[in-house]
Amino acid sequence: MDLSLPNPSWSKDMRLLFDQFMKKSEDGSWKHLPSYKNKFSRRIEDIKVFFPDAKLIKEKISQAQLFPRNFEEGLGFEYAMFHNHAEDRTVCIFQGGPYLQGAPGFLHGGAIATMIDSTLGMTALIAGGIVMTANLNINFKRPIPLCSVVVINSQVDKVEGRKLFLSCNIRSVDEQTLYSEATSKNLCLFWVWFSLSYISLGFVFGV
Ligand SMILES: CCCCCCCCCCCCCC(=O)SCCNC(=O)CCNC(=O)[C@H](O)C(C)(C)COP(=O)(O)OP(=O)(O)OC[C@H]1O[C@@H](n2cnc3c(N)ncnc32)[C@H](O)[C@@H]1OP(=O)(O)O
Repeated sequence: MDLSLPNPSWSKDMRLLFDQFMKKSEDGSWKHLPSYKNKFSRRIEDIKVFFPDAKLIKEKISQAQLFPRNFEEGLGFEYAMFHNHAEDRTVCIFQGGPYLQGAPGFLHGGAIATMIDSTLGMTALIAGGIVMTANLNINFKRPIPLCSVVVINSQVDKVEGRKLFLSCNIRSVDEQTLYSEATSKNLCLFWVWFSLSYISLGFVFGV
């Protein structure tokens, strides 16, 4: 089941943003990225080829879930991602639920980092195939109020061989408040670029 579609826990802002991006997607310039609890395309499963330690997962495969997708509706990470191929950027609309609290009334820094890593990772994945985050630097500028809606804007800044350099920022819905900024270096695990297949993969791939 695609968990990146509106559900009763979404606030008005979340629904409005979703509808705005779905409208933008009508001409094909933007694409909604579906998101599943534990469904990965075959190519993503290939990642185990690079990391034999993954055998542990084999035994636990039935329990394996995408981390941000294993909270009950509305209590954890409510989010939807949209990708703009021409601009090589991904936007994530995100509403962090009450189980993500750090300081009282605000999102935990690790929850913010999770959504930054997921959005940058997805951007890198679509641009360069199966990737792993090698380095992630985050500046937390302002605390994000719990249960508020924010917009994560991420893009590929530079590609050097297997290395993808990305950046993103997190802003309020009215874009007036800059909450966080981040940069990351992601390593493509395949030597040969499959960007075309990964563009399609990115669209069929759950985040
Ligand atoms: C991905 C699919 C996920 C599916 C879910 C989708 C959901 C959405 C997406 C969610 C996505 C979530 C994504 C996640 O959460 S991924 C989970 C978090 N990340 C990891 O666990 C990665 C662990 N690290 C590794 O596996 C290896 O170190 C990797 C694979 C990253 C590189 O090891 P590899 O043996 O391949 O490469 P190399 O060591 O020869 O280095 C090659 C070059 O890179 C440079 N370099 C290396 N490290 C760093 C560094 N730290 N800072 C700066 N530079 C670094 C290095 O200097 C060299 O440069 P040069 O000397 O060539 O110039």
